[in-house]
Order: sequence, then C-alpha cells, then structure tokens
Amino acid sequence: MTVLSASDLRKIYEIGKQNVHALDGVSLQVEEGEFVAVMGPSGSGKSTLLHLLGGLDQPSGGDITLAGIKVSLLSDQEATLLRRRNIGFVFQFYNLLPTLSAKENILLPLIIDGKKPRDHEKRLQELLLRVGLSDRADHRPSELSGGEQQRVSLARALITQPKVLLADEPTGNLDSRTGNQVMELLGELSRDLNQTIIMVTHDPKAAAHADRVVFLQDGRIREEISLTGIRSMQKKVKSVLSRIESWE
Ligand SMILES: Nc1ncnc2c1ncn2[C@@H]1O[C@H](COP(=O)(O)OP(=O)(O)OP(=O)(O)O)[C@@H](O)[C@H]1O
Repeated sequence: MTVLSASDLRKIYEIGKQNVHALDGVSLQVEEGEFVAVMGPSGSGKSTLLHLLGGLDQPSGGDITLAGIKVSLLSDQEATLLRRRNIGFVFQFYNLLPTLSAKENILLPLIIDGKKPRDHEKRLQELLLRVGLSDRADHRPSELSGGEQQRVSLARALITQPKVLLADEPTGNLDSRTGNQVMELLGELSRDLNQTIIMVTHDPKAAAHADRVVFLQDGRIREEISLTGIRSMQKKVKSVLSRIESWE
C-alpha cells in the first residue's frame, strides 16, 4: 500500500528577479514499511523535497497524497492535523527543549495534539527501551551525548505512531560510530516495526541501510536503485558509491 506519494512536485523560490527551480517535477511513491534514502549533490533539492512532503513548506505545483488523502484538497487546519498525526520529523540538529527531560521532550507531540501523556505510558516505555534510553528518561538534553539526544528526538518523532518518519541528515552531526548506531536503529524500526522512513543523506554508509535510494540532480530524480536484493552492507555501500561515481 502506498503511504505517501508526490506527483510532479515543483518548488520555485523567487529571489529578486531570479527564479530558482529547487524541485522541477518530482514524482515518488513510497510504500508502507519502505525505507527510502534520498541522495544527490548539494543544492539538488533533497531538503526541499523532504520539507514539502512533511508540509513544512508549500509546493509551487504538483500534488502530495498522504495516507490516501490528497493534501491540496484540505484546508490548512485539516492538512496540519493530517500531518501531525501521520508524520514524524528528525533533523540533523535535535531541536530538543533544554528545560525538559528526555521523557518530557518525547511526550511533547502528544501534548500539542491535546492528548494525555499518562494514557501513553506503555508506548513511552516501549520507545525508551527501543532507543536504549530507559535509564536516561529523566535527564535533560545537556546531560546527554549527541547520539543520545538524537535518539530522544527519534522517540519524540515516533510517539504519535506516525505512518511516515522523515529524517533530514539524521547522522550529519554525529561521529561515524554514533551515526552508525542511529542508522542501525532506523534499520531496525523499518524491519521490525514496518516503519516507513524517508531519509535525506550525503553518506553512502547511511543510505546503505535503506531499501531504495533515490538520486536527485537539479531538482529532478536522476536515478533510483533498489538495495533489497543485496545481502551484505559492504556491497550495498559499494552499489551506492558506484552510482555516485558514475556521474562524476
Ligand atoms: N528558502 C529558500 N529560498 C531560496 N532558495 C532556496 C531556499 N531553500 C533552498 N533554496 C535553493 O533551492 C535549491 C535546492 O536546495 P535544497 O536545500 O533543497 O538542496 P539540498 O539538496 O538539500 O542541498 P544540501 O545538500 O546542500 O543541503 C538550492 O539551489 C537552494 O539554493
């Protein structure tokens, strides 16, 4: 089943008299449980695509369908609700509130949605266990390492059980070992919980955890490759690298 799709998605930024075509007709279908990595050179439109899919910005043209509903047909308020309940976001920087504990940060999206945190205690404990932070729940962000903070932001993105997790360079601010742990976690979420994930990354090692890699160039999809048939992580990395190198 398709969870999220984009059809002929366009984004034009007007800067003075100049128009920048950040996205120039991107069509993409993401199936339930699929893990898609989006790669491409700097400025190719990766973050713009993710922001449009997540409703952080409005497209100049084209359509997005989320959970079977065409977003452009909804009022602003309806679209906000649809996204709040169906999309979780993780960014390069963790964006945690410094005065709240890890647990309070994770519960925040529920509070914003008018839900009572105590009704979601089981989900919270499961998530803390999954991200390996059960013994850090009462720590403030400043008392946590970068990798731990990113795992808090991951749990925060997942507390509402979103249909789609959007991740923009989730390992971009982490050293390679810690980044790899976060990637292992994303891979587990996809495999064990059938979590749909769309992740922007520059790192072929991170992309190798995905089922499919979509390569953007100049605001268009240049190529897509499937990694599901490849067994070893090393071969997956090689396959991603060989596509990138073939264009250089
Ligand atoms: N708010 C904005 N106003 C004007 N132009 C923008 C804006 N955001 C992005 N752009 C332009 O749109 C194009 C695509 O940008 P985008 O950030 O999506 O690329 P990216 O592939 O994510 O790049 P990077 O890998 O460097 O993060 C670039 O040419 C960029 O300069």
